[in-house]
Amino acid sequence: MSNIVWHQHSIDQAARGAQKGQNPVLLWFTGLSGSGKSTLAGALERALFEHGFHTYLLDGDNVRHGLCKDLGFSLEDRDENLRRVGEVAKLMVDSGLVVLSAFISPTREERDRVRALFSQGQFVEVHVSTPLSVCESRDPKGLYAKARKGEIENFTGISSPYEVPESAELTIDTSKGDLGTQVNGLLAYLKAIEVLNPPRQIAGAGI
Ligand SMILES: Nc1ncnc2c1ncn2[C@@H]1O[C@H](COP(=O)(O)OS(=O)(=O)O)[C@@H](OP(=O)(O)O)[C@H]1O
Ligand SMILES: Nc1ncnc2c1ncn2[C@@H]1O[C@H](COP(=O)(O)OP(=O)(O)O)[C@@H](O)[C@H]1O
Repeated sequence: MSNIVWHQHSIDQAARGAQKGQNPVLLWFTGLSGSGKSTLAGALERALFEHGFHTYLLDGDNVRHGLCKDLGFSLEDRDENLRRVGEVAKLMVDSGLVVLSAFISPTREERDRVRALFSQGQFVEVHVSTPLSVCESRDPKGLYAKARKGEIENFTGISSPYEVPESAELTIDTSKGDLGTQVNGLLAYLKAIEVLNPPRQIAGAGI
C-alpha cells in the first residue's frame, strides 16, 4: 500500500450533500434476525424518498446475494461481510446520500470498526432491541425453528452470540408501539441532528 497515494478530487462530500439538500449520514440498524431491521429501515427510506431525499438501503439478505455471496456465518465471515459493507456505505455517504443499512452485525468490535470510518455524528447506530423470544415467535423465514433443530449452525441468538450495543444513538423495540410512530421518531432524530435541512418539511411527521 505504500506506493498508493490518496487522490483528493475537487468535488467533496459536503458539495455532493449540499446539491441534494441534505447532510449525508449512515443509519446502521443492528439487531437479531426478525427484530424488524429491514422493516424499519425500509419504512424510513420510503418516507425519506417520498419527500425527495436521496437515499440507499443496504440490506444483509440482498448484499449476501452479490457482493458477499462468498461468505457464510462464521464470526470471521461476518467480520468480512461487515468490513465490505462498511466500506461500501462509506463510498455512498461520500456521494452525498442518506444511507440506511440492516445487518445483524453481532459484535461491538465490528460495529465500532464501521463507526470509525465516519466523522463524528455521521454514523448513527440504531439498536433494534426486540427480545429474542419475540423474534423467535415471529420466525418469518422459519430459521429459528431450523436452528433449534440443529439444521442451521452458528445462528445468532441460538448458537452464535449477539452483543447488545452499549452506546447506540437510538434503541427501538418493535414489540412495542407501531411502525408509523417508530418511523416518525427516526425522522425527528434526523431533523434534530440536521441531516434533513430546512426548508423541506415532512408532512405528518410533526417536524
Ligand atoms: N446462521 C445465521 N445466523 C443469522 N442469520 C442467518 C444465518 N443463516 C442465514 N441467515 C440469514 O442471513 C441474514 C443475516 O445476514 P447479515 O449479513 O445481516 O448477518 S451478519 O451481520 O453478517 O451477522 C438474516 O436475515 P435477517 O433475518 O433479515 O436478519 C437471516 O435471514
Ligand atoms: N415495527 C414493527 N412493528 C411490528 N412488527 C414488526 C415491525 N417490524 C417488523 N415486524 C415483524 O417482524 C418480522 C421480521 O421483520 P424484519 O424487518 O424482516 O426483521 P429483520 O430484518 O430484523 O430480520 C416482520 O415480518 C414483521 O412481522
